[in-house]
Amino acid sequence: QDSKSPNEKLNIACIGTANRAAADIQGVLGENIVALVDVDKNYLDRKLKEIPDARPYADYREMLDAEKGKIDAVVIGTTDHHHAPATIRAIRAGLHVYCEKPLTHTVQEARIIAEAAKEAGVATQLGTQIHAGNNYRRVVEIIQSGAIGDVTEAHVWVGKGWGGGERPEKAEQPPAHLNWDLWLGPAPERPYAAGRYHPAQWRRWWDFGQGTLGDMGCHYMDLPFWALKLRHPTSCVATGPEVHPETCPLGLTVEYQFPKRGDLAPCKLTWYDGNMTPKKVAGERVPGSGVMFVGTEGHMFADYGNYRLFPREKFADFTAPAESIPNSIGHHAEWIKACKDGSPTTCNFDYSGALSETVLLGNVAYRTGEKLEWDAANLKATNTSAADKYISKSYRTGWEVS
Ligand SMILES: NC(=O)C1=CN([C@@H]2O[C@H](COP(=O)(O)OP(=O)(O)OC[C@H]3O[C@@H](n4cnc5c(N)ncnc54)[C@H](OP(=O)(O)O)[C@@H]3O)[C@@H](O)[C@H]2O)C=CC1
Ligand SMILES: O=C1CO[C@H](CO)[C@@H](O)[C@@H]1O
Repeated sequence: QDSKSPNEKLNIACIGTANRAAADIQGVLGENIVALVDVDKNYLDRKLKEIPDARPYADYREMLDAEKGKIDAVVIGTTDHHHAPATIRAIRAGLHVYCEKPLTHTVQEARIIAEAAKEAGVATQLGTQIHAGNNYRRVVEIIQSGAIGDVTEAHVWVGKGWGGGERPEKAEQPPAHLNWDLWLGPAPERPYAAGRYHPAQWRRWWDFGQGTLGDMGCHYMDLPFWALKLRHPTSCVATGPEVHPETCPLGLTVEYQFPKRGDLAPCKLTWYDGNMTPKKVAGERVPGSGVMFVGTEGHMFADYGNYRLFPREKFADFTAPAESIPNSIGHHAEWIKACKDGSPTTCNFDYSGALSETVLLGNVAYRTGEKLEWDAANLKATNTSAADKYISKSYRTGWEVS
């Protein structure tokens, strides 16, 4: 990629135009939006009214062929099962990529994407925009200052429940404005059913989403990943209801063990969601979602916008360390700048690839039903081959990721 001067606008194609994808388009609207892609013609037409000069497409594969040499970057705000097929094709075309979380739908895809991005040297950013806020910065500074001593446990919980349900018995005709075959993309064929997949509900289905862990894990586990410099766990075990072959659990807990990292103590990270979300963590009553760091000298609660140190009496006169992590210029803005001048982004696919792998590994452990002794270098559970079929997946012809 040629670097651009800060005043020269990027030519961007946006894949997905509604809901979160619309927010992502808003985030890059200062650049030239030259192409828009959506499988739903109503959504596409609505966005074209706002950006009439953009060239419309239903299929991002066609768009990437047709726009070769005319675009610098893509923004991907589709459902999770399309993240990797769209991202890998964009990276291999030499394009910069902003992609919604989780980076991919499988553990193996996250590794492929991170390696391809590194090789191509393109600017990347995962859609974990909370990372750009100030609170996570302050929490990272406090944890890394040693205020609560050596952190040996982190608890992360999210009270949503993206799971449950059975496949609808009735096959319905998709509405004329929705290209159902393209919506399915890499996933196995299945009949359309109104309100069951599109929009939003796809999160409940293994074929398209990864339940609450896949949906929210990257936002919340981002904080311990950053503060504790986590990367790959050495083991992972999950507890939940009996595994359903098609839909995700309504509640889950996952225990990850992370090894020593330089001077940092080994750390256990526990995830809880849905009906397994705790009311109390480390002895403190907690809100519906958040993070608790447990250290040798105290513990610390945090969420997107707040933090609190415990025991309260001990930290009553606590003074936070001097701010050392610069404020972000904005999550999308970081990426735009990186596309133009090669500066770093905070959630590039090296960092967020490892984060996404870890998040998705929790569901691999749950579906496998065994504790996984994890060899991250080789993407393999060393103690069982039962995990293999959940680490990667097969694709409908024409949508492969490799
Ligand atoms: N960072 C954040 O805070 C948030 C992130 N997200 C993430 O954003 C992504 C989208 O979620 P959400 O907006 O709820 O999903 P929706 O299903 O509501 O919308 C996804 C958008 O992408 C379109 N789309 C789907 N498949 C394709 C395709 N193959 N090609 C082009 N366009 C496509 C959709 O059209 P159609 O409706 O026809 O499928 C729609 O415009 C997810 O990865 C989710 O995890 C979501 C919410 C907030
Ligand atoms: O932050 C978010 C808000 O909620 C959505 C639905 O659970 C998530 O997908 C999203 O990442």
